[in-house]
Amino acid sequence: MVKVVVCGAAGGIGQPLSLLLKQSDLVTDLSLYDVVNAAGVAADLSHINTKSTVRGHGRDDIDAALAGAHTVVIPAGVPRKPGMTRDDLFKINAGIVRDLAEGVARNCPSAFVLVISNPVNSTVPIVCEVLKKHGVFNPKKVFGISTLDVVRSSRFVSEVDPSIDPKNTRVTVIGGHSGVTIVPLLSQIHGQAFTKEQLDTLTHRIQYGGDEVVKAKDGAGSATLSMAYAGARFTNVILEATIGGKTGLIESTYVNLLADPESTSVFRTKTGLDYFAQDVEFGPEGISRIVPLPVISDYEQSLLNEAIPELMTNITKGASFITDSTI
Ligand SMILES: NC(=O)C1=CN([C@@H]2O[C@H](COP(=O)(O)OP(=O)(O)OC[C@H]3O[C@@H](n4cnc5c(N)ncnc54)[C@H](O)[C@@H]3O)[C@@H](O)[C@H]2O)C=CC1
Ligand SMILES: O=C([O-])CC(=O)C(=O)O
Repeated sequence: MVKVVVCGAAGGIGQPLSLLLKQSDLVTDLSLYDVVNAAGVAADLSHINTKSTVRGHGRDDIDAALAGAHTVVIPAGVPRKPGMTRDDLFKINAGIVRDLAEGVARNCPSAFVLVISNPVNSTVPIVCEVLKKHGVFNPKKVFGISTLDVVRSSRFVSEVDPSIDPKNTRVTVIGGHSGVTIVPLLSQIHGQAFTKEQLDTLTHRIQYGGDEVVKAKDGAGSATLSMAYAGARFTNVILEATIGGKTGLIESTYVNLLADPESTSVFRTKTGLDYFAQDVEFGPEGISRIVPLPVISDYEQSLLNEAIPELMTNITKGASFITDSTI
C-alpha cells in the first residue's frame, strides 16, 4: 500500500493537487482530509479511472485519514489577502499545522511530511518540533515545498530569454519561501549571463511572484493552480525516489539541515541557521544528501546576507511556538 494524504484537500490548492496526485500510478490510496467538503471532493475524484482508491475524511476523522500513510502533503490553512505578508498567516496556520503534525506523530510517524501551508519558513520548524516532542523526528523526511519558486524562476527567465526552455531549465533557489528569503541562483543557469538590470528585475519578480497573484486575485486568495502543479511535481519526486527506485533526483526544498550534518556543518556554524532551502538529492529514505552550495556571485551573496536574519526570526518563531508551549 502507498497511501498519500492531502490535508486541506477541499481548498484552492488541495483540489487541483489531489486531481494531479490521482494521476500517479505509484499511489494506491489517496486520502483526502479537510474540515469541510472532503467527502464531496473524494466522491468526484474517485470516478477517475486510475489505480488509486480515494477516500474522504472530515473534521473528526483525522486519525483514519492519516493511519499508515507513506506521504502527507499539507496545504491546510488560510491564504493571504492583499496587504498581508506570509508571516501574518502565522496566527491561524501555526495551530492548524501543529495539530496536523500531532496527527502524523500518532498515526504515521515514519511518513514523509510535505508542508505547503504558509509561512513555510516557520511551519516546517513547527512540524519538526512536534515530531521531536513525540520522539519520531527524522530530518530526512520533512520538507517545506518551495518548488513554486523554482517553477516561477524557470518561467520568468524564459520570458527574458526566449531561447531558454522553461520546462528543461531548473533554477536552484536557496534560502526560504518569503520575500527577501527567496534567493534564486541565476548565475548557475548554464551559459547564461544577465545584465544587472535584468538580474534586479528577475530577482524581484521571483521573490514577490506570490504577491503578483494575490494582487490579481484581489481578495480571493493566492496562487492555487501553479502551486498545485509545483506541489504535485515535488510529491512525485518523493514518490519516484522512495518507491519508484529512481536515483539522482534533485530539487530545491526547505529542510532541517541536520538531514545531512556533514555537508551542512560549515554553513550551520557560519550562519546559525537550522533550516534552509537548498538543492537536495533524494533516495529511498528521503534526503540522501544536501547538495553543497555552489560558488555564488557577489550579487547572490548580498541577497543571502539579507535573507539570513529574516530566516532566523521566522525559524525561531516557529520552533518556539512548540518548545515554549505549555500544552
Ligand atoms: N508553499 C507555497 O509555495 C504556497 C503556499 N500556499 C499556502 O497554502 C495554504 C492553503 O492555500 P489555499 O489552498 O489557497 O487556501 P484555501 O482556503 O483555498 O484552502 C485551505 C483549505 O484548508 C482547510 N482547512 C482549514 N483548517 C484545516 C484543518 N485544521 N485541517 C484540515 N484542513 C483545514 C480549509 O477548509 C480549506 O479547504 C495557505 O496557507 C497558503 O498561504 C499557497 C501558495 C503557495
Ligand atoms: O504568496 C502567497 O501568499 C502564496 C505563496 O506562498 C506563493 O504564491 O508563493
